[in-house]
Amino acid sequence: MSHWTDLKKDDLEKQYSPSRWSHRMSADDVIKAHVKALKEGTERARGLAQTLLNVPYGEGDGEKLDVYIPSTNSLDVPLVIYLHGGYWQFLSKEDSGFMAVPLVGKGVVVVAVGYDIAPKGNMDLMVSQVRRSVVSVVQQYSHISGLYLCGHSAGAHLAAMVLSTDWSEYSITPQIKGAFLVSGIYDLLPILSTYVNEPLKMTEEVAVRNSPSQLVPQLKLSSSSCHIIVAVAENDSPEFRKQSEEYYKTLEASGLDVTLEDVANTDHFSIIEQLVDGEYHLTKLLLETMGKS
Ligand SMILES: N[C@@H](CC(=O)c1ccccc1NC=O)C(=O)O
Repeated sequence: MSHWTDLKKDDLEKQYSPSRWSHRMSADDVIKAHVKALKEGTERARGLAQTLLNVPYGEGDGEKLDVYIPSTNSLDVPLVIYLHGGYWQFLSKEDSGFMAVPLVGKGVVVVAVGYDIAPKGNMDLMVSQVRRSVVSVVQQYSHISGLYLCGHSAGAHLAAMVLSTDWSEYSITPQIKGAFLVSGIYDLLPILSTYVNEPLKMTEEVAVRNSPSQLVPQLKLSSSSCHIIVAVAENDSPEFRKQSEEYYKTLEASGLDVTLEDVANTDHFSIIEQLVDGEYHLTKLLLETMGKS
């Protein structure tokens, strides 16, 4: 496959249009079904778990998170923070509690983080918000047995930025035990000239300083003991698959504890939607990683 700089604008935009690569449905239908599945899953989770909704983690209106709490007497309670996807311009924490359905029953706390998507928010703000949300969760829940991160698509990018944080400017240094990066984007330069950047309005400088692929030395300093799972869908576009493969290889080459999971029979959307199901491969892997299988 040619390098992204050799692709014509139309081809590059197709590579970065996940809905056009699903084998299940048309582009419009797969997005509609995605939003519906996430909303329904989140409704189910809110019925099953005890919840704390709209907990502030900062001063801003958008700086709120939802907590899904298991009923358990165990002292071994891991917590997973979920960062939603949607190209930094769609979705919200209201669509992001679905993975609590199988996890709260196993004694795991799930936190769905809200952040200011574009055009209200810009890339620097979103990265700052998710970093501060993690600090706030650690401060609130100091008794948990382990902190884990999971992000999908743009949320996997934000999760990788959390792992790459220089925490010296923050009040504490979170110890993240594991991170699930699902169908993410780790190099923002290819999307600069595409429709994805229209609401984001990133300059090249902004894209470079917010690209996890450029921050691996910092990740190695901050997250050397984190087990990182880079997961990608079998039917993600070749460019998306390459983003995951290259980020995985760079992490591996710097000696990090990283696994590449190529998830069979999934596309960009089903790879995360299925986390509502306790029998799904990635759900089981998450539970195993957290010692809760
Ligand atoms: N234009 C994008 C849209 C997209 O990625 C998306 C749209 C709505 C909700 C979520 C989305 N993406 C990933 O979660 C696409 O082709 O799929």
